[in-house]
Amino acid sequence: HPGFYFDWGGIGGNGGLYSTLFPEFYQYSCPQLDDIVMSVLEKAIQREPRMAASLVRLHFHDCFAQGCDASVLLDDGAGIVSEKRSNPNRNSLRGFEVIDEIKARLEEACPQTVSCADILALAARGSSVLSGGPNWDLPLGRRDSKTASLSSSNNNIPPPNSTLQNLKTFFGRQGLDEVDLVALSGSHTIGLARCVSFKQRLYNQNGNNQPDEALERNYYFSLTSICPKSGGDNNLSPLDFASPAKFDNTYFKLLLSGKGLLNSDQVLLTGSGGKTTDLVKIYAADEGLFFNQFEKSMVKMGNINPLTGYNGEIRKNCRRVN
Ligand code: HEM
Ligand SMILES: [Ca+2]
Repeated sequence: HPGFYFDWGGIGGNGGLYSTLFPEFYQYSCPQLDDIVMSVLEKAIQREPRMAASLVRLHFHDCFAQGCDASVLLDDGAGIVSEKRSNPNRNSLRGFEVIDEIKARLEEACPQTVSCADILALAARGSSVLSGGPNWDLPLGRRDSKTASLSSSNNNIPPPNSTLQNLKTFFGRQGLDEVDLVALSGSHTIGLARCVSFKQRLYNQNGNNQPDEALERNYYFSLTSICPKSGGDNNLSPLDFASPAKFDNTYFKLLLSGKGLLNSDQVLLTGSGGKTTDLVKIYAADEGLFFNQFEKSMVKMGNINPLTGYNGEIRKNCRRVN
């Protein structure tokens, strides 16, 4: 009966017949994996709490460009134009040194075994846990790409001034729906953004030299002092100013009072379409429901187009192909 095979396909915890990722992938080949990842993360996040946010974002920017294949980690080199130069990544994406450190420790303990793509997924999960967020069973077994795609990074990662319709289109292209969109945007419960990422909302939201009317007034004034009309592009502001280092549901509560930092945050509540508005309210009211969906949506995002089997390679150094 074919149903039998479909059931087997679920061994990865998600995803049916063609899902070959599964949580125990390194159980015998690298039993120290979790301990090594967590010990490097603990130090890095203790040193700088923001690093947790940066590592969650790194996994996202990898998965949305050419799939979860560590393409984002490749530096410029023979035949490689690094994704680090793309508009969403340039002067913004960070955490590469922490990934390097995890990889170096793993190469000592279990040489040429653990992929950089899996390290990104593990670092994202560990960063959630160490910031007070949820933990989940993480399917593993991704392999690393031999290529990068600057154009995929430029074209598939949504910009911060996106409308709700744009956001749904970007996520839909990756097989993610509006439930995933709202839950994953909840990552903005931690971390910071540059002034240039939200300046348009403060000074010229609709080409009329006026601020976004969805912005609460006092919040708007405090943002203008961090982010002047001209200059200051690299000044930083928390995405969730109430608890920027704690993974919680405050992000959604702030959206309800007009205190979302990015346009792409606020439109989850205000954009027309209904469903995302309801989800923001639900997650603001119930952190448990948010955490539950976040776990599922992170697994789903982590399953975007992985390389498995004989495809790709296990890089020795995450910054270059072997
Ligand atoms: C829904 C569409 C999204 C848009 C438009 C967006 C946009 C942005 C922007 C513009 C920044 C600030 C970058 C800077 O100014 O340097 C940012 C930061 C961040 N994003 Fe997103 N993002 C989105 C979804 C996501 C998703 C799905 C995740 C993770 C699953 C994520 C995780 C983060 C984190 C953790 C930060 C803070 C990073 C840090 O402090 O280093 N974002 N995002
Ligand atoms: Ca990628």
